[in-house]
Amino acid sequence: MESVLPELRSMWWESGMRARASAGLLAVFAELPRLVGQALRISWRADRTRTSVVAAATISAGVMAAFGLLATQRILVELFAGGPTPDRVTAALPALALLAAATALRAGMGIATGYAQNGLSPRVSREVERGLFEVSTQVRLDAFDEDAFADDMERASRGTESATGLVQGVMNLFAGLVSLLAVTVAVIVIHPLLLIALLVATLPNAWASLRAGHQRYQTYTAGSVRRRRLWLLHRLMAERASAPELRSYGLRGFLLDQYDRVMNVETDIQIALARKVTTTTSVGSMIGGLATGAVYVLLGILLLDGQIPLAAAATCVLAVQAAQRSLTTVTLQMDRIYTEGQHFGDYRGFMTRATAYLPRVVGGAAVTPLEEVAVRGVSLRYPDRDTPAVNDVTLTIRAGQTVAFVGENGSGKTTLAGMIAALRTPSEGRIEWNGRALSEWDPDGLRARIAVVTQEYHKWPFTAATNIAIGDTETAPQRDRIELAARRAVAHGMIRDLPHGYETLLDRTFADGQDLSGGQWQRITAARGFLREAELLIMDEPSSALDPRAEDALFQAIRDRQGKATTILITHRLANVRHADRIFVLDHGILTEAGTHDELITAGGRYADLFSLQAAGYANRN
Ligand SMILES: Nc1ncnc2c1ncn2[C@@H]1O[C@H](COP(=O)(O)OP(=O)(O)OP(=O)(O)O)[C@@H](O)[C@H]1O
Repeated sequence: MESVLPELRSMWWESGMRARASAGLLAVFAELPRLVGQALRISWRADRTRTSVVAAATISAGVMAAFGLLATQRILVELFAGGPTPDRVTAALPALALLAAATALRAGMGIATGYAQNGLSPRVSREVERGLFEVSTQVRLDAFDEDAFADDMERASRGTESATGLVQGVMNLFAGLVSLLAVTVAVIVIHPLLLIALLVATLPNAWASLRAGHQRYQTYTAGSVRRRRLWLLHRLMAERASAPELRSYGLRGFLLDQYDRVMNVETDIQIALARKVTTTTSVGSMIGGLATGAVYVLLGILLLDGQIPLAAAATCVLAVQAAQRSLTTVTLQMDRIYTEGQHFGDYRGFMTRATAYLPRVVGGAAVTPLEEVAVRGVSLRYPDRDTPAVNDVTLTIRAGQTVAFVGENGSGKTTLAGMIAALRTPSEGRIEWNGRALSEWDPDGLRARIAVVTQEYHKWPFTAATNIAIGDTETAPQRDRIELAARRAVAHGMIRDLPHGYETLLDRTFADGQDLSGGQWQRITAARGFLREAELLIMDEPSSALDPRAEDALFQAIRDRQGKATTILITHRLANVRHADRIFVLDHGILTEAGTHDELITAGGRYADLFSLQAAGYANRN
């Protein structure tokens, strides 16, 4: 097989890194104030007490650091003074006590900051994540038809994780800046000339580490295509979903070969980049080393010249070391804030854009029991599709009827049913419930009266009982109702045979979890639809995976509703729609035929063709 994986779309989780790699240092500085402001606002909203504790403790720790340096200088002055050693030590004792106190207090503040930050992170995370889920569970279904929306939401999820990183980054940056400031103040107090030494020692280092950070991000993004392909290959070779076909088609060699190609490709670029980064970091370290050397020379000159005392020079060496440490923190945190800030920007952007997709309803009339559903000149066009999926359809369904939508694949049956269930909004025309547009009724009231069993049902990772009970979350789950629904959907016996019966967890990813066959899952989803005894039940391909006996029993249960409740049935097994009160035939989104089975057979149209084709399949066994 001669094939190389095409490039995947760029991944949302890399956008922050990419932004940082292409941003110049000035851009990073320019964006910092806005990002810091955002971080402080989220932190304050999530937990005011802890935010205040972190701020107060960080400032106090900085003040203690300055005191510590001043005390150190005092100690050195006393120790370097003339006179017998015991006297000098005794003279240094008060300053020593002050240093011990400042160090202990600083450590205490560090502990307080640690505790407060640890408590703050989960709260920030919760605040941001909850906001996202509130929106993501509320947006209209058609939002998911937009390609950009799903991508946008994925990026926003990454953004929620970044919120804690952003807040932590800002707090660490703050701590770094405070201690840098403390060192500067202490140095100026000891001797103003020492400030020059401090600047010489720290500025080149700061530049070098910001540049090195930039290169690190560039290296990362240069490898991103390779990583994306590896990520895909990893999933294909290690996940459960692809495991059966991987074996049955013998894809092992093919995939391993793809892996080797991906691993080999781009190696040259990686090596070239690695060289570049090594050069920069080496130059950075050289500049840093030279600067530190220059400081010592400068201190020596000042000492010899009698400008500063020995104690001050020694303290300056300590101060330079402390300042360099703080500066490393500051530059690292600036990179981090910028990167996380881009992801958090995705989150904020999504939250703003998503408001356009929130349901527009305000209130709505209390829903009256179903008398009639009328579809009037309804069309729906999916984004980026030339032809409408449903094209100017008009039909009426009366309460108590069982109607069927039939037609070939892609003829618009599911789309039409989705609009009747108020899950999708027509692009043109309107759908009425008892003579009033769906949008004018209370949406919760409508939802309570309509049950939908979808073709692409979801396997919820809950127990069998819960998988049925979620068909009606308004009432407390009652075992007898669940069992009754399961019996109607021919699921009761099969659930009883599971290791823990109704309490069996239906997800293999959990300990003791079980998986079901396609047909067994379909029975469970049908039971979910029956549970609520909805006035309008929409069943989209409810029997495609059922064995003949289960299928027959399910359609018997659907027929039992006839005359009592309304059912819309979508199925390709035309034998099952013979009893429907009305059959609507769709072709390329257009309603082409409508009538009872007998009427449509007599008319000899598309339905009659499809029906006789299927019937012939059963009749001619050879
Ligand atoms: N979310 C979507 N985005 C874009 N196009 C879609 C989407 N869902 C369906 N379509 C397109 O709309 C048309 C109608 O699809 P629909 O699912 O309503 O058909 P159907 O009659 O239910 O088909 P089937 O018998 O295969 O279930 C098809 O051409 C399909 O490709």
